[in-house]
Amino acid sequence: MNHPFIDVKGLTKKYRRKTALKKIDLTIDSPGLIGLVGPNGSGKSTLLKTAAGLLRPGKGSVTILGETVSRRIADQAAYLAEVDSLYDYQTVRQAVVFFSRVYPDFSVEKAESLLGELKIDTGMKIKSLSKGNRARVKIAVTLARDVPVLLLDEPLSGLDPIVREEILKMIIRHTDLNRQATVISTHEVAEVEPFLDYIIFVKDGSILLSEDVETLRETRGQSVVQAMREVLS
Ligand SMILES: Nc1ncnc2c1ncn2[C@@H]1O[C@H](COP(=O)(O)OP(=O)(O)OP(=O)(O)O)[C@@H](O)[C@H]1O
Repeated sequence: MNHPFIDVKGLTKKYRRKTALKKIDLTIDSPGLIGLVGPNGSGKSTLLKTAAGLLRPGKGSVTILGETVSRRIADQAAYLAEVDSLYDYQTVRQAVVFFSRVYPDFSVEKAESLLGELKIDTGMKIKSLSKGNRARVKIAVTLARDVPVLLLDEPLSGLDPIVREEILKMIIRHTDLNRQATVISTHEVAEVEPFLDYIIFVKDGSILLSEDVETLRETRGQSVVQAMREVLS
């Protein structure tokens, strides 16, 4: 039996009194690039962190390829945090070795090739990297993992247009969109629209629309950006 890449059922997540996710249902059963879009505070990070096993669901369930998420799900899903996950005191090369020890599916060869493509000097200390290069290293070590699900929390946020374009191209070129489901949360919808297979709009902790992009264009006669303006307004 083929399990969905991601299956969320009745997921409610509260932080003290704030309900961040309200009874969310979502099934991602095809590979490809999935856009997760919504205003600030709509619950995107909470959804990704819960799918990555970093937050416990309050009520409901989240499975990845049929397995209930927990910290052990790390071998099925790679998570790129919005906040930095690199250690300042390491060199880029040491960070690569570190990740290869933490994740059995991590390919040092792929990481080195991606970093080479991005023209990163692997002898540099993480703390000496520019903001753009730090973001490049973050994406390279995430894409160097061979996992069915990638959860990328705002990988383009706060970066200049050149770095954003480069990172987006890396994601497209170096994820296997026929085999992996890659969720990317972003505010830069127009930028990612040409590459999206699936779109999820969230607002106030609820999913307002989740749809195959081709179906959305056919049934609504709208681009993703137009649909976003209508659905999220
Ligand atoms: N650790 C926390 N403690 C208390 N409330 C939190 C915490 N993390 C998130 N929240 C609240 O939960 C709601 C959803 O936050 P979340 O970060 O998931 O949204 P988001 O869509 O990722 O936002 P952004 O686009 O600004 O990153 C917000 O109201 C936020 O203030």
